Formats: sequence, structure tokens, C-alpha cells
Amino acid sequence: MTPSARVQAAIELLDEVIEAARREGAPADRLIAKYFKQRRYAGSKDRRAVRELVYSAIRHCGEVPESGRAAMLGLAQTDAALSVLFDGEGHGPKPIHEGEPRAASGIAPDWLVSKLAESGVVGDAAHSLLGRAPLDIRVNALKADREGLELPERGEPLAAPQALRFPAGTAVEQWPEYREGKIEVQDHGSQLACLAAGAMPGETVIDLCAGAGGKTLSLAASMRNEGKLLASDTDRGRLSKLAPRAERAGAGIIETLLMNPHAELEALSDHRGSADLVLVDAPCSGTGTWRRKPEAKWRLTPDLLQKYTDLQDQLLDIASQLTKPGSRIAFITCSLLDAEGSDRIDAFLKRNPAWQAEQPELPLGTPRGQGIRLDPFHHGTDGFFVAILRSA
Ligand SMILES: C[S@@+](CC[C@H](N)C(=O)[O-])C[C@H]1O[C@@H](n2cnc3c(N)ncnc32)[C@H](O)[C@@H]1O
Repeated sequence: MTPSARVQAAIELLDEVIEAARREGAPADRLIAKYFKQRRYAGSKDRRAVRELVYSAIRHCGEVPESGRAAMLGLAQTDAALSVLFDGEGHGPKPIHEGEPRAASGIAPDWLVSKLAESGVVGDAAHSLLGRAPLDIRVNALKADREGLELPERGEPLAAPQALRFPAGTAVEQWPEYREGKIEVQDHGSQLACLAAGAMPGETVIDLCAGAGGKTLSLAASMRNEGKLLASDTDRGRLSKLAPRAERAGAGIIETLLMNPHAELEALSDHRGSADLVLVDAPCSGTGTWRRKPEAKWRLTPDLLQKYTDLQDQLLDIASQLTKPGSRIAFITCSLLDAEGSDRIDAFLKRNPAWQAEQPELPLGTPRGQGIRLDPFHHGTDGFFVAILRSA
């Protein structure tokens, strides 16, 4: 593909990304994969270049752009080399006309920028939400140890005990140690959130929103495979990915439970009052993971945010029914909005005066309300809010 044809391909893909954001369609990485599946003539360099253009344009535009071309023209305003590729040659984009709409630059839609600012995320901290994430792994303590494990490349040791950092794009999934279950891909912030939960060998732990088990596997390692670890979720597709991962990781204590939405407590009836720890890694806006999915900023609406916060309250209430007296809930969201962090804890404590928040003990993090926050700017992690609640 010529450089101009790559720009045109990025414009077409951005049209799809914008449409998907408006209609709750597929995420950008899936749209890009599908686009190139249908265009086998594009080589790996073309794919990389087009992908880079698409993500740069998404990162650049604040509001949802009116079209892919407007998004790319917005980006071209900051990059003269890009604007000359609008040459109308071959498969390239048509030349630029004066007065054509160009998407304005910004971090996110205005309403969301205000919400972030109200939550103390401004300036460089807000900009860094759209930076590029490195690749972090967790050495699986059930099979190896960070100090003794030889890997094909040297990683940077991080604050979490088994965390190593590599440059973005490092093909760790091709390494034998990955296939052997000695390492897992897991953001450092996610590892720290699990550390704050403090799962211990022999405990009964419920990972209420386990998804594909990123945190469940980390909990199993902290528990040294001793005790009970129940991984529940309402999404069959996600939960079904957990069993093979657990097998690879040698995490034999994990049981899975698929629940129907709105009937979670019925599904969990045998587990009421049984848990030493319930991890609530709640569904959220994902503002802390925009480095990986920058188009998420275009998908969120005030209504959707309200739905997330309502669900977070419900899940905390469910968790409170599953714990033994004196035990704890770890509440985690990958969001930097107070509405999905400290406000939820304040609301829970108001509804449940017998519970108390404990400040999580972590080597990194900034106190926020009755919890702790991790973010890309200050801690080099994805954005997370973590709080620990203990019952009387
Ligand atoms: C942030 S993700 C969890 C990620 C996962 N813990 C990990 O570390 O990979 C939130 C999960 O909550 C699940 N979920 C949504 N509604 C739920 C509900 N009512 N009860 C339990 N889980 C729910 C979603 O399917 C999703 O997998």
C-alpha cells in the first residue's frame, strides 16, 4: 500500500469505529482485525501503519468526530507530513478543501473531561490516560519465581512482587514460559489491586466478577493453591476462557459459576456468609484503560455511567451477603471517576453502617476518599480505584 492508501484505509476504519461507538458495536481492535482479514494484500507493515494512524486519530479527537475523514483531518492539522498525503492519487484520500470539517483535539468529550476534573484528574494526569501502555507480566508464583526465572528478554522489575515490565508489543505469548503457565500478562495496577485484596492460603475467596480470570489467577497464586476460590460472572463467553487459563497456570483451586443477571444471589445461595474475601472487580466505564482502548471515551454516555454505578452498588450489596462476620470486600474499578470509586464506597458505608473502610496497604498509590487510586501519570499503571471494606 502507498502511504496515501494507508491514510485512506485508516479513514475507512475510523468511520467504522465511530459508527460502532454510537451503536455499541465492536471495539476498534476487532474492527481493524476484520478489515485486514478481508484485505489480504496488506502486508504487516501496512497493517501496523494503518493501525497506528487509527489509534493516533482516536487519541487526538476529544468529541466523537462526525466522520473518519474529519478525524484524520484533525490529526493532519498537527502533522504536515500527514496532510500532504491527502493527494487524491490512486487509492489515497481526496485533496483537502478549505472549510472541510476537522475534528477538534481534546482528551475526551467535554462532559467526561469535566467529570474527570471533578475527580481530580486534570492536566498531565488527564493527558496520560491516552498514552501508550507498556506490557506487564506477572510471574506465576505457583510455577516460578521472578528472581529465578530466565526469560528470553530482560524485564524491568516493578513494585508488585512478581511483576516485570517489557516494551509494548513484546511477543511474550510466543515464549515457552507463557505456554508453560509460568507467566501471565497482567497490568501492574491490576497486580497491585490483587495485592491489596490480600488473599491468603486456606481462605474462602469469591471473585464475583471474574470475567476471563485475570485477577482470579493472581488470587490463586497468592493463596498458594490452598483454600477455596470461586470465580463467578454473568458472561458465559468470558468465564469459559478461565478454565484453560487456570489449567495452564496450575491453579487447581478455582471453581467457576455462571450466573444469570439479576439472579446472582440465587446462584450463590450455597455461598452466603461463607467468604473471607469477596473481590468485586466491577463493570465500569474503563476510563483507566483508555491507553489500551482509547475509543472507549466515545462510547460512554451519562446514562451508561449511571447504569454502571447502579450495578456497582448492587454488586457491593451482593458481596456483603457472601462474607463471614469480620471478613472483607475488595472493591476495584478500572476507572478514575469518583462516581465509580470513592462515591460508591461512601454510599455503601451509608447503607451498611456496620462496615468500615480500611486504607489498602500498597507500595504505590494515592489515597482518594476511603480508597486508593493508581494512574498512568503518577504510577505508570492503568487507572484503578481500590478500596477494602471490613464487616463488624
Ligand atoms: C472489569 S470486568 C472483570 C475483569 C476480570 N476480573 C479480570 O481481572 O480479568 C467486569 C466483569 O463483570 C461481569 N459482570 C457484569 N455484570 C455482572 C453481574 N451482575 N454479576 C457478576 N458479574 C458481572 C462482566 O461480565 C465482566 O466480566
